[in-house]
Amino acid sequence: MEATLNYDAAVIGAGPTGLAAAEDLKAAGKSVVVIEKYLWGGTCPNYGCDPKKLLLAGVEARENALAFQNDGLIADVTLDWPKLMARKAKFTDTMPGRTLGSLDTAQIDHLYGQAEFLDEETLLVHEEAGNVVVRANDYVIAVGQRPADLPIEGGELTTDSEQFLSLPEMPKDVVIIGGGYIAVEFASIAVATGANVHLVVRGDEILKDFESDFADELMEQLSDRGVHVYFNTTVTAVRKTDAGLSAELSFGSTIPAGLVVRAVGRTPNSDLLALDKAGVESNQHGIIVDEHLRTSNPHIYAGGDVANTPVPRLTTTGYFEGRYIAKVLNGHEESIKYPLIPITVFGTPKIAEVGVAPSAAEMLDYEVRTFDMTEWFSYYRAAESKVASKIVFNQAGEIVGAAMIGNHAEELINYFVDAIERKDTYEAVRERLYSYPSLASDLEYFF
Ligand SMILES: Cc1cc2nc3c(=O)[nH]c(=O)nc-3n(C[C@H](O)[C@H](O)[C@H](O)COP(=O)(O)OP(=O)(O)OC[C@H]3O[C@@H](n4cnc5c(N)ncnc54)[C@H](O)[C@@H]3O)c2cc1C
Ligand SMILES: NC(=O)c1ccc[n+]([C@@H]2O[C@H](COP(=O)([O-])OP(=O)(O)OC[C@H]3O[C@@H](n4cnc5c(N)ncnc54)[C@H](O)[C@@H]3O)[C@@H](O)[C@H]2O)c1
Repeated sequence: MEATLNYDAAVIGAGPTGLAAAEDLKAAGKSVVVIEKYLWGGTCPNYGCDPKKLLLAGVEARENALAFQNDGLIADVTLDWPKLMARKAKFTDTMPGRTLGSLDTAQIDHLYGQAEFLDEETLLVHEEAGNVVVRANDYVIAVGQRPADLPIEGGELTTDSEQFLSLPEMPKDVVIIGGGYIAVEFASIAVATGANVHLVVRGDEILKDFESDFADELMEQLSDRGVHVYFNTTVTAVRKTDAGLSAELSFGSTIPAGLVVRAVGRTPNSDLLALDKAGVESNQHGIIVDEHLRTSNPHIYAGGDVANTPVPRLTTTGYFEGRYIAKVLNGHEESIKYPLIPITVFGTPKIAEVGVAPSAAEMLDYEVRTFDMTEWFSYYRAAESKVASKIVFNQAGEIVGAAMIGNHAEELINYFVDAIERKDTYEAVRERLYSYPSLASDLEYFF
């Protein structure tokens, strides 16, 4: 019989959500154990946001150089994928160790192995050295999601997002299936390396949660960079060929490819926890939680990507939910109230949005001001080809929403997060001094 370890709280999953919960619970004086079965740090820093943006850094350096090719910069701007990958690995390879080090510094216990519930109060952890039984007063489930499978012939031959972010070589021909965040971001990266990229989109648009004008602009720019886009098309089969792979398209054509990437959404990891034994309900969207992120078992909470909440599944929201669960376990009684959630697609260029969407403004009787910022000093200086925004104002003249496209959209959007939170007006913005010239010093031009 295995020994039983007892804790105030056990956190399953060491991604942004689980780590945030564990740190705050420990800081509040609770005994805490974190259980992880794969890479300490979870998706975002190991095979998600951070490696993606590291690879994008090389792509951006190339784009910047290309933009100045007719304006005084003479350079060879070819990307060396293996070197770019090595630079990425230098950061990501140390991530699990650094995360574990932080847990040790915080004196948070940790177990390495897959966890599953034995009953409503007990967890079994399959550690390499043998099974461990954990009994905690409360549990936090933060096990995230994994890439969804593609149920087609040869679906198992496709590459998922984690594999793409560690590819040793970029093949000459790349097929990417999907029209969401990952498909667009990976198409932006792959085409910049010189690959022939085919983006196969099931519907008639990409990025359907984003402002359609800006999604169209991004699509056009990707096409200009050489991405072949197929709308209203599916890949019906992937097959092995002498030269690599081939992807059959629903309209009958076949594309030869060194790589077929599937970016067709993500599946919650809730199915691997024996949740039924703990009385925790879930569905295909994840674990069902109430407004306190409590599951159908009052001592078990769920947050981050695996929780079926009405917000985008991002590192920021996971982190916020992890911290919120820790507060609830420390006696906080209010329902979760999310702050503004900025969303960004890290393509070439980027699209970012926050607050009331311009497309929703008319219904609310709000005003939308549209700005073509391409010739503004900040963007002319950087030789950007297209920068634009739509800013939403309420009847009091306060900014309540913003959407933008451009190479620096992920930074500019944060000024709008602040402006909306502070209910900024033109007068208020002019009372502050920003370093000049900079993106922040442009703020007053939006009123
Ligand atoms: C390619 C890609 C790019 C992304 N880019 C961005 C971005 O730019 N910005 C952004 O905000 N978000 C981005 N995301 C989303 C972001 O990575 C996730 O929202 C975030 O990691 C969710 O955190 P989490 O802690 O809920 O889950 P995860 O980070 O997935 O962590 C869950 C952990 O639980 C572990 N686990 C699972 N099952 C068990 C078990 N039974 N026992 C023990 N451990 C278990 C897993 O191994 C994992 O380490 C991206 C995602 C992907 C895939
Ligand atoms: N920049 C960011 O913040 C960022 C980046 C990457 C991922 N993420 C997170 O990861 C999640 C997953 O990203 P994603 O791009 O895989 O998902 P997504 O939900 O953004 O897009 C999935 C796409 O695949 C299509 N699709 C679904 N099933 C299909 C099928 N069988 N055949 C063809 N197409 C199909 C959908 O129509 C959609 O276009 C995002 O929703 C987001 O939460 C965030």
